[in-house]
Amino acid sequence: MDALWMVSPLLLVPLLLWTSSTFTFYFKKFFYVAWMMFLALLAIPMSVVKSGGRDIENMRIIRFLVRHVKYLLGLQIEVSGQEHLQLQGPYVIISNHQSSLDVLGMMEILPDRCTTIAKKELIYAGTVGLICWLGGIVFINRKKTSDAKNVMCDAAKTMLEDQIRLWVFPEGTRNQQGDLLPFKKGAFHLAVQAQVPIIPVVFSSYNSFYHRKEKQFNSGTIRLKILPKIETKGMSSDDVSSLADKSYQVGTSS
Ligand SMILES: CCCCCCCC/C=C\CCCCCCCC(=O)SCCNC(=O)CCNC(=O)[C@H](O)C(C)(C)COP(=O)(O)OP(=O)(O)OC[C@H]1O[C@@H](n2cnc3c(N)ncnc32)[C@H](O)[C@@H]1OP(=O)(O)O
Ligand SMILES: CCCCCCCCCCCCCC(=O)OC[C@@H](O)COP(=O)(O)O
Repeated sequence: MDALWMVSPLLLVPLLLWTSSTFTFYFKKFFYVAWMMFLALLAIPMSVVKSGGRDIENMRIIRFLVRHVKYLLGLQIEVSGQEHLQLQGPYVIISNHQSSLDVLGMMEILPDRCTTIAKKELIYAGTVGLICWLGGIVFINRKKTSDAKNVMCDAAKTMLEDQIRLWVFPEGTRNQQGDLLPFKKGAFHLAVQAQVPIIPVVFSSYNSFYHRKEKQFNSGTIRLKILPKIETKGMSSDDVSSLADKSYQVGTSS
């Protein structure tokens, strides 16, 4: 009996941990990474069986496998402007980039035959790196910008030859401040070189449910706003700066 009295307060420890929001924060973050690694592990053989290797069609598998993850984290995703994605042929999607959670919103609206541009370090992220490669993600070396530009010039050609859509984060890095960093030019050169429209997508700030400093990761809603296309037909490299400025205005005002 005495022993039981000793033990029972100890049983409260996991309960207290469970209810502590700091614990929830770390648990959700750990769970997210671990679950994505596991899903990637499932997606790798599925992709190899379906396409035999690196192929944009594998993005369908990734999209399908990722769509339930929001529920596991207590998140809802609301999309507006879905009709703006109903375009034939290739285009460039640009969006703000807050954190790795962006993948959830991305997979919610990812059109067919659409992949993304990412920093090359992502390829070393274990199973996630491998599935990114299998999904046709275009890797760039941000430290060697001349290489990055060459890769993106090639991507402009491939987009047209293979009827591919590309999602680019024009800020070029993550930014959780709820505003937009200055845009880099790559996404706009890409769209102009391929003469395809740009579709801006705005992710709402995660600050309503996620606070890195305060260690809070609550339930919440991610709002995705798909905006009308911006045409680039007839533009040349001289127009890239004004196109980037215009897109930045559109992004900050919505
Ligand atoms: C079931 C599976 C479960 C697992 C789940 C896994 C799911 C996976 C699926 C999906 C997840 C994916 C999630 C990915 C998330 C990752 C996101 C990232 O990694 S974001 C970082 C990388 N992306 C970028 O950085 C792009 C944006 N950056 C650019 O476009 C830059 O422009 C860049 C890198 C090409 C060059 O950067 P600069 O730092 O040199 O800056 P600048 O000012 O743009 O360029 C300098 C000069 O070069 C010209 N320039 C730039 N690009 C050019 C080009 N293509 N052609 C000609 N000139 C160009 C510019 O006009 C500028 O010249 P003038 O100042 O105007 O004279
Ligand atoms: C050991 C690695 C574990 C990897 C677990 C991955 C779980 C989720 C997969 C999402 C991939 C999204 C990657 C991402 O969002 O990368 C960040 C870069 O865009 C920009 O980063 P930086 O701040 O500019 O370096």
